[in-house]
Amino acid sequence: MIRSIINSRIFLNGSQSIIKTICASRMSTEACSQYKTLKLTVEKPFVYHVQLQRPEKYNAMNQTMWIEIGKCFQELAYNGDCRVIILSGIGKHFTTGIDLMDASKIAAELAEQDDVARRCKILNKMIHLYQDSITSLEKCNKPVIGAIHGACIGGGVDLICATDIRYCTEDAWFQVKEVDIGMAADVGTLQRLPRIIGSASLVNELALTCRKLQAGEAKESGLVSKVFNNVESLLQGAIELGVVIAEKSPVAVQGTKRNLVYSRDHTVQEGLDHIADWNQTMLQSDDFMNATVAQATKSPPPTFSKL
Ligand SMILES: CC/C=C\C=C\CC(=O)SCCNC(=O)CCNC(=O)[C@H](O)C(C)(C)COP(=O)(O)OP(=O)(O)OC[C@H]1O[C@@H](n2cnc3c(N)ncnc32)[C@H](O)[C@@H]1OP(=O)(O)O
Repeated sequence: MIRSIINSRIFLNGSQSIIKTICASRMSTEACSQYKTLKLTVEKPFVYHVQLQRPEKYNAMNQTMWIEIGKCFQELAYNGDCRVIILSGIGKHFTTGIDLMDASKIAAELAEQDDVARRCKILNKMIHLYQDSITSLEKCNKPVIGAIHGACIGGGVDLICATDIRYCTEDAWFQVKEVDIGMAADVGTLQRLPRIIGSASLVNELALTCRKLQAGEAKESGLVSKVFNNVESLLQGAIELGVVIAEKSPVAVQGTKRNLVYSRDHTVQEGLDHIADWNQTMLQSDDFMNATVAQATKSPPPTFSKL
């Protein structure tokens, strides 16, 4: 039994190193940093920081930003140097949501089409592109820590609802703003916010009235788990949290995120079946053995190889 586990590990190690070589050449950090609307930095070993970077427009999300968010989180998902990601905004506000000027360009594109089916096709493509951008945070198995200051409006709420942990400053405010611009939110808030905030009444109130939710109420309702005095202490707190997570087994951390997300959307039994399938593989990883031995012998936590 033990021999067969060791043999299968030798086989797996061989194929893993080939895959790692391919990924390392295709998914380098340099490749990740080529963004116009995002700034990507490494704060501490394994702790990456994605910043929305259109401060002159309060980080309004133009089409380039929607596309780059998707690309960035897809790349980080396969970057073994990255174990945890902080998401924040540069400048006065986290983000004021969709770029309203960009949105009006779509209207011009639609106006060129006489037929409803052709117009629908354009809108369908755009909505799915923007949905996929937000969902890329959730599909990325590395935990994402949202660090929010100032305004977080419309598309910003969609974005932070796809993060795993949310911290904010005491001046932060959140606004599900879509109804005020004449639309029903369509890229995640209506699906994810009710699963974050326990009170359906509060979610409905926020989505239907577009009123601002201030930091204190955001904490009280469970939208954020910690409130900081200012941006500096917010980012310091987010980085400290990132370091704690990054020191743990990436097999365990990524498996935990994956299964939390899966279980949110499935029955308890389906979630249990999923984790059983997952762990029948992952319990054979070196991380499990090394971490268990360290705990049992009260040794310092082991270092884990990249994943
Ligand atoms: C498929 C669809 C997917 C997603 C849909 C999402 C829906 C949404 O996101 S709804 C939310 C849309 N956003 C808004 O309604 C907020 C708009 N902004 C504001 O109301 C204000 O900027 C403010 C946040 C109240 C701040 O006001 P103020 O301090 O007076 O600053 P401004 O002068 O207004 O802004 C400075 C500068 O930034 C530009 N800007 C800010 N937000 C946006 C935006 N969302 N889109 C485009 N541009 C924005 C603003 O125009 C100014 O630029 P200048 O070049 O200096 O004029």
